[in-house]
Amino acid sequence: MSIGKKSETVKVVVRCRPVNKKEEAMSHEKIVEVDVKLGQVSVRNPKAAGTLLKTFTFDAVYDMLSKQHELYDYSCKPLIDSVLLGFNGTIFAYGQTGTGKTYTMHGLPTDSEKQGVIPNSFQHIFTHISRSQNQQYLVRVSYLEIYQDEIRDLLCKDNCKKLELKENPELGTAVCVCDFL
Ligand SMILES: Nc1ncnc2c1ncn2[C@@H]1O[C@H](COP(=O)(O)OP(=O)(O)OP(=O)(O)O)[C@@H](O)[C@H]1O
Repeated sequence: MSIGKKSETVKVVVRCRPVNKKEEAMSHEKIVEVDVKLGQVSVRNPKAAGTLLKTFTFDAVYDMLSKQHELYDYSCKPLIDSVLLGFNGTIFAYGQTGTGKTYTMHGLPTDSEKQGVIPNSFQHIFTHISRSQNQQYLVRVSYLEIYQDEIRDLLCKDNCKKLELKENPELGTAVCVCDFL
């Protein structure tokens, strides 16, 4: 997850999800240890009696018991606060399949304890707007999926727009609406 902040341009945080039932049933072992205070993740080698292989340090780490609101309050809220002051910001989740990106970003939006970064950000932004006076805000949302080199607009019912990713030397990577079906 990369997060712009006043003091630092990029923050990298790591979240380790709990071992799931399928992994337990297959007797997979946990090979990472998370030190929340030091912001470190240590990787052990299960084939060599758990010998420590390497320790990595991040801006913050979240262990298997971490709550959605802890990650939001510490690692995302400052960025949204700066966006509300007019700065640009990006939060993105990166990781192997099944590691918890969707859970962290989306979560279970119908359960306030388990809602993820996206619903928590929306709540934060719209609460701020509803309390502000003499200030106008424009909020725009897009929700795109890139899968196997194809891009789709997830807010467009029945995939009604044909989108393409284009590289432009001046604009960088841009999403183009090519055609209406
Ligand atoms: N922090 C967590 N606490 C409890 N369960 C979690 C946590 N993170 C992930 N899970 C569970 O682990 C499973 C995989 O998570 P998720 O679907 O978020 O992975 P993903 O990285 O988005 O996968 P993919 O790249 O394949 O879409 C889900 O069942 C999810 O509920």
